[in-house]
Amino acid sequence: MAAKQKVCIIGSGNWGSAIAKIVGRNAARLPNFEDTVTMWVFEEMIEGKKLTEIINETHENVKYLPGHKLPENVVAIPEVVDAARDADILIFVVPHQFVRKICSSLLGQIKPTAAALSLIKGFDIAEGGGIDLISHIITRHLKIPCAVLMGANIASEVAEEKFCETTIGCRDALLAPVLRDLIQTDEFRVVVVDDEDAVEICGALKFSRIGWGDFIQTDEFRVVVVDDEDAVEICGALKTDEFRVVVVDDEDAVEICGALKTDEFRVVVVDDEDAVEICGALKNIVAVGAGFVDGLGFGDNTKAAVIRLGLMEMIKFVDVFYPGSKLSTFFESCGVADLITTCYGE
Ligand SMILES: NC(=O)c1ccc[n+]([C@@H]2O[C@H](COP(=O)([O-])OP(=O)(O)OC[C@H]3O[C@@H](n4cnc5c(N)ncnc54)[C@H](O)[C@@H]3O)[C@@H](O)[C@H]2O)c1
Ligand SMILES: O=P(O)(O)OC[C@H](O)CO
Repeated sequence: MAAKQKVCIIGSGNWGSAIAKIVGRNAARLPNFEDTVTMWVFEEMIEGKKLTEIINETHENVKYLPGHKLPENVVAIPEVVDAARDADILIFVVPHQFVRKICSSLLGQIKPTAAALSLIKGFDIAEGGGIDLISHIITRHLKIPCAVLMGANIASEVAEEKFCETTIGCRDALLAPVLRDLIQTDEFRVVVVDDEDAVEICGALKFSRIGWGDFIQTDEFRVVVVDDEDAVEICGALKTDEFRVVVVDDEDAVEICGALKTDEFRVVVVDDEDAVEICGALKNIVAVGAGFVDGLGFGDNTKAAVIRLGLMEMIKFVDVFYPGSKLSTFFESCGVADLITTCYGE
């Protein structure tokens, strides 16, 4: 029998604690994982007591996820090397600014065969300029592969076991089901979608490989027409100074998300790691724009336009800087759903 896999969660904030609930339960339930899940906790004093001690005694992260019990097999550890040393799967879930320092501490101290899964949203600044994906930083520093998990996943709602979906980006076909199983419970369901099972939902989009050459811009309003021949005529009729017309053709309908029905949580695994991760970072920029729209009292139509344009720019960004991604990835939870959640969430 293959050795059981040990899991370590690096981070214990709001999202780290919510995911610890799930991962702890799964590790205890599934035969291919070690029962004990270590969780690195950045030590803090809470009313004179160490947070690690509080978590290990009460099984509650009273600071970052109060009101939720963590499974008893989740063990809080204050030293990151102690938590991660024997782990086969390292789940990174800290604010992005701490990743490099954590990786420096872990260098040479972890199993060379370990694999990482990053739940961290955001970019870092690359040495020499430009941006660095967090998963790339982890891979480069620790010399291990790093998959990503992103989605419309507000931690408190996941902890409350309300239905939601998430997307795992993983290129390794052997690792993908292991990660999926680790995340799946009765409440937090995993669905792996391949192309055959994909369901047409937004089949009206095709950007000749995300090309934007067909923009015909006017002033404040946009019409998207998605049927070739009629499109020209319809555009001609609708286009005014207040309207913006975008023509896209519809030959290759885009495959969008899986239609596999489950309970409260859905995980879709795709092999588009970079695009998944970039969505998690860029949606926050669009959300700032959506917030401006709210603050300026411009109304829901304008906000919807900002969100749509923002999504298009996210797609364009990935196409330019990380070419080869699939358009369908943007219609997974990591893309459009997280964008909506972040732009409309309170
Ligand atoms: N909260 C959510 O709903 C949510 C959902 C999806 C993804 N995320 C992403 O997960 C990541 C973690 O977010 P979060 O909401 O769990 O964070 P959080 O704000 O709840 O917690 C911050 C964490 O940082 C730790 N910390 C503080 N100082 C530190 C230091 N010097 N070094 C290392 N750690 C330190 C704290 O102990 C705490 O565990 C982020 O990238 C976030 O974008 C969050
Ligand atoms: O605010 P962020 O970037 O941590 O993301 C929060 C989640 O995306 C909500 O879905």
